[in-house]
Amino acid sequence: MQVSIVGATGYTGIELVRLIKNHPRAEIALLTSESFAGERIADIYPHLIDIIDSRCRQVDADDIAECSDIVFTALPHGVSSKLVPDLLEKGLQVIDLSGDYRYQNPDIYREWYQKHEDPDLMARATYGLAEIREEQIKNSRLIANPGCYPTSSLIPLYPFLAEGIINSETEIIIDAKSGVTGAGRKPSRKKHFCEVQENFQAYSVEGHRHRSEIAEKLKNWTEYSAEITFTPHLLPLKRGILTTIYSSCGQQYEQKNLISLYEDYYSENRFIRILSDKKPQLKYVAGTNFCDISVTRLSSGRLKIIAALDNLIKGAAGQAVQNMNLLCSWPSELGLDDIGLYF
Ligand SMILES: NC(=O)C1=CN([C@@H]2O[C@H](COP(=O)(O)OP(=O)(O)OC[C@H]3O[C@@H](n4cnc5c(N)ncnc54)[C@H](OP(=O)(O)O)[C@@H]3O)[C@@H](O)[C@H]2O)C=CC1
Ligand SMILES: CC(=O)N[C@@H](CCC(=O)OP(=O)(O)O)C(=O)O
Repeated sequence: MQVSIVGATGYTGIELVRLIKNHPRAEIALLTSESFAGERIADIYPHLIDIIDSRCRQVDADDIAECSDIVFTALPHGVSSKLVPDLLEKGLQVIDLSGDYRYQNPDIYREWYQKHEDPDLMARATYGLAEIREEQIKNSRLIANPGCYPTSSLIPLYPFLAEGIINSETEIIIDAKSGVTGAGRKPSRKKHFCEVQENFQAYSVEGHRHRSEIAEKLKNWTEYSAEITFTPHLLPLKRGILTTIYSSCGQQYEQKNLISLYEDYYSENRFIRILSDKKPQLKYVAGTNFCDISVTRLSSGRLKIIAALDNLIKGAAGQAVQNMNLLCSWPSELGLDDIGLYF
């Protein structure tokens, strides 16, 4: 399978380059960059010297179509949606990592991003949360890869809402912490070493676009209708998202029922690990496509759910490759089975 990566020089793009290079059934066809067109990817990322010889190209839908079967668009929001319709028209399958095709409702996209150029196409895209939308993904031509914070929230929440363990009228509080690669490679003051190192801060406290993504999916899939409070934080680390979710369940559900429900729900899913005697840590998932989950039920019925994932892998490039595997009817773990680096 010939695979092109548009936006290969970004943080998620370069993770895609690594994953596709190591994938047993996919090959890199073409890489693009806006600022480094004409340059070797190994000059921009010298860890690729003597491994990948390709030069980056300007984005051109005809060039991409000529040599590719599948395209990953790892571009900023608003840039993807200018290119994706052309790629689809040329018969390609597209997995888009931006927020441009994640919503069903164009009004929500407009509120948090901008007016959408093609709301019909957005409505036809498949939300690529692989564990929950597997059948839809297999038959899709355009996959909207989920946001990193929504991935770390929806995977643990969905089974409890779908099974009525968390009632559709019960408040959910999501407290999420991300490493700095979550904000991409483009420099900004927020990402300066001196601003981040030995610091820890909440941001977008008044509202963050990922709350709307989480809320839309929970409402559409489970009819959840209560309040979701979401606060993201910036960790002084490069990778990883640790999300703590607070809610409550009925008195009839004991700790062991909750663990069993998760284990049953995700028994066929290689990348979801339910931890029963440990709590998720970023170290356990760094460099992997795993999402680790624990649940703790307090005697009051309050729930504390903890999820950890690598934002660049399960939160972006790894989930995108998992989606490619589903599209191609390959085993979902193909090319994603590496053990992470613990130190
Ligand atoms: N970082 C993360 O953890 C996650 C990111 N995402 C989403 O994935 C997408 C990519 O993110 P990330 O890799 O972090 O972003 P980066 O800022 O690191 O990279 C963006 C890429 O897009 C290219 N690009 C930027 N503007 C244009 C343009 N106008 N035309 C063509 N190419 C352009 C850049 O090229 P160059 O710099 O070479 O000019 C670069 O290759 C975003 O939509 C992001 O929100 C989703 C989940 C997690
Ligand atoms: C740490 C940090 O800044 N994270 C980013 C979210 C990650 C991201 O890239 O957003 P999408 O998944 O929607 O593409 C942010 O809060 O804007």
